[in-house]
Amino acid sequence: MTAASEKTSSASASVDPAEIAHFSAMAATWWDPKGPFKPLHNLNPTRIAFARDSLCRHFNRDPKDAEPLQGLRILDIGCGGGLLTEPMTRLGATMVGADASEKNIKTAQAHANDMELDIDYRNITAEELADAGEKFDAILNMEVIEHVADIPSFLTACHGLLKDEGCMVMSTLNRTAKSWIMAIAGAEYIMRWLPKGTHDWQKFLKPSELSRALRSTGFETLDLKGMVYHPLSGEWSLDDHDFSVNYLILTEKKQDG
Ligand SMILES: C[S@@+](CC[C@H](N)C(=O)[O-])C[C@H]1O[C@@H](n2cnc3c(N)ncnc32)[C@H](O)[C@@H]1O
Ligand SMILES: [Mg+2]
Repeated sequence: MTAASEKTSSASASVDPAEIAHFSAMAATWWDPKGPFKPLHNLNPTRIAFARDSLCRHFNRDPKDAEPLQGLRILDIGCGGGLLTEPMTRLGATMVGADASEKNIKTAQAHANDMELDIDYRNITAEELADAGEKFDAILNMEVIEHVADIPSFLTACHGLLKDEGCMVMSTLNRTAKSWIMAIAGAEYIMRWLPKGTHDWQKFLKPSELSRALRSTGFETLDLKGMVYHPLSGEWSLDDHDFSVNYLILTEKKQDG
């Protein structure tokens, strides 16, 4: 089946059909740790730790509990194959995974079935979910914003999807000379971790630009951390000062939006 013949949720301003086709074409490979999503698999322990600890702090939970996110309804927007939706489910959260690509959702659903995890996966965009009146305690918005067509529309939908004082965890790529070398030249051309054209450097946002866009949508940034790659170990770690390539933001919905 070609990407064009696939049912894609593309009626929303945030959807860039070329981006969705790109991810749909790779949909079978989400769970291959050595495939095109290897960088996301490698990043997973670090970004899961940030999401878990941020959510536990925000909702006054003990991160050492086996299922500290019990009772929280969380949206994983742009969930892809569910690489984060599954671990958040294991931490006790009631997860909804939403993606504009139907193929991604099929892969995510099949994998969750194999893992015997109960996850509500939907082929839907942020705007469509917001229009349906859905509400969540928190949103995971990981590695998506650099792939959306209309950032204000996307963030406004996320704001509407949160309960008052709900929070959103985001990760994305900075727009620096180093991020061009690492994410475009390094990851796509030299290491060939990702297919060429996966990222458009010009669409990357600096943390200050993302914070400004969030503030003007009714969010307040609570935390900012870098994720730093260690080539010798192949591992990543959180960093308080180095945001030059990958970074994470914790942001809270202000009541008056
Ligand atoms: C790089 S992947 C990230 C997947 C997942 N969040 C992760 O980090 O493992 C970006 C995903 O966002 C989805 N996407 C892009 N624009 C979207 C939109 N407007 N609404 C919903 N999903 C979208 C794509 O289909 C793709 O699966
Ligand atoms: Mg990306």
